[in-house]
Amino acid sequence: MSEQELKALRVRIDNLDEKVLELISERARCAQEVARVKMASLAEGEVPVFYRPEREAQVLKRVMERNKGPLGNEEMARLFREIMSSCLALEQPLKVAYLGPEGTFTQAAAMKHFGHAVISKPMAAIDEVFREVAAGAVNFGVVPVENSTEGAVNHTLDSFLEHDMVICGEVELRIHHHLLVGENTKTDSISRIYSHAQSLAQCRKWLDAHYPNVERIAVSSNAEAAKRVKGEWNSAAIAGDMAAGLYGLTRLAEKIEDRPDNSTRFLMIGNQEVPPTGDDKTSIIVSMSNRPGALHELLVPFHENGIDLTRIETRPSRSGKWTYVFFIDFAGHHRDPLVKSVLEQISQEAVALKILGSYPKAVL
Ligand SMILES: C=C(O[C@@H]1C=C(C(=O)O)C=C[C@H]1O)C(=O)O
Repeated sequence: MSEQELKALRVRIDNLDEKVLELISERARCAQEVARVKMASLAEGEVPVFYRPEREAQVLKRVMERNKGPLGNEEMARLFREIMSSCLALEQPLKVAYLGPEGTFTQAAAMKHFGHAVISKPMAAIDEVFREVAAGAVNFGVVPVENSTEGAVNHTLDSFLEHDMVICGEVELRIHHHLLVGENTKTDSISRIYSHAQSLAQCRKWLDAHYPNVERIAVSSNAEAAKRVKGEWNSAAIAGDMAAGLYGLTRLAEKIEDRPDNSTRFLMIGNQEVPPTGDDKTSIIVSMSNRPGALHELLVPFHENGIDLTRIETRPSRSGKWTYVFFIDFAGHHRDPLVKSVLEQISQEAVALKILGSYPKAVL
């Protein structure tokens, strides 16, 4: 390519950037207008709701449907995710608590869902995220709920039994783990590997094959593991890209998770009910009396009404020995007539039924 061609293309890009800039600014001014309209139409004592997850899901879907490339749908939606995040911040910057410290996958999930224009607050434990939301100190919380290799995150499920929370969104994140070392690590003398118990489990086979005799030490998070390694010469950490970057560690081995499709699903928790989008999911907790056929009775209405169950998890109920609660996720919104009638049928058989929330299926 000649210098001249290159120059001409750069002039074209500069001109396009000017147009993109003007259009983004116009969009941002529109969002400011939306905020004005929302404020003006408030009833007395009513608090304005600026963040509308159902609307955001629709915007992203529309972008993906209309995208003609060459950028991929996910890439394009990611750009729009950030534009919306900044526009919303003009209306009201969201405060989001997540399972910290900084550099965790939960933080990455929070950014993927809300974009980067939020005020984010790392919390030391899952239960603290719930408490922070319950106390009204933040608008939303982000917690991990299940991993495709290791299954349920029990701390999260149990926290739902203790707090009244509304689930308002979900996000899935591909989880890649690396073996990380610091500047001073003697890589041939590694005698301990730190990570979160879930991550150690997700890399069990790789560790058995490559570091069979090295002590594996479970710590409170991957980011905490990375932080410890920074100051030690004989240890390594298993953590992701964010933690590696944050603590200045280098990758001794990359993508060491046993399953290449290793993914974690995260939930956004808050106090805001989300209206239907037409492509939603609902999460409920049900407790049944301890009698033969109880689980069958619980599942039949879903089957008979053709409702797609996406997940069922059992946990001890905490209100009696050997009694259980079921966490169930299924396709649909609790305001859909079909879902409504299924929930009515279940509540006739159940000891207790609690709707945790209906929310748009993850778009990104
Ligand atoms: C602009 C609005 O407010 C917020 C910002 C959005 C956007 O930038 O597209 C979408 C939904 C809301 O979270 C709106 O409600 O339409």
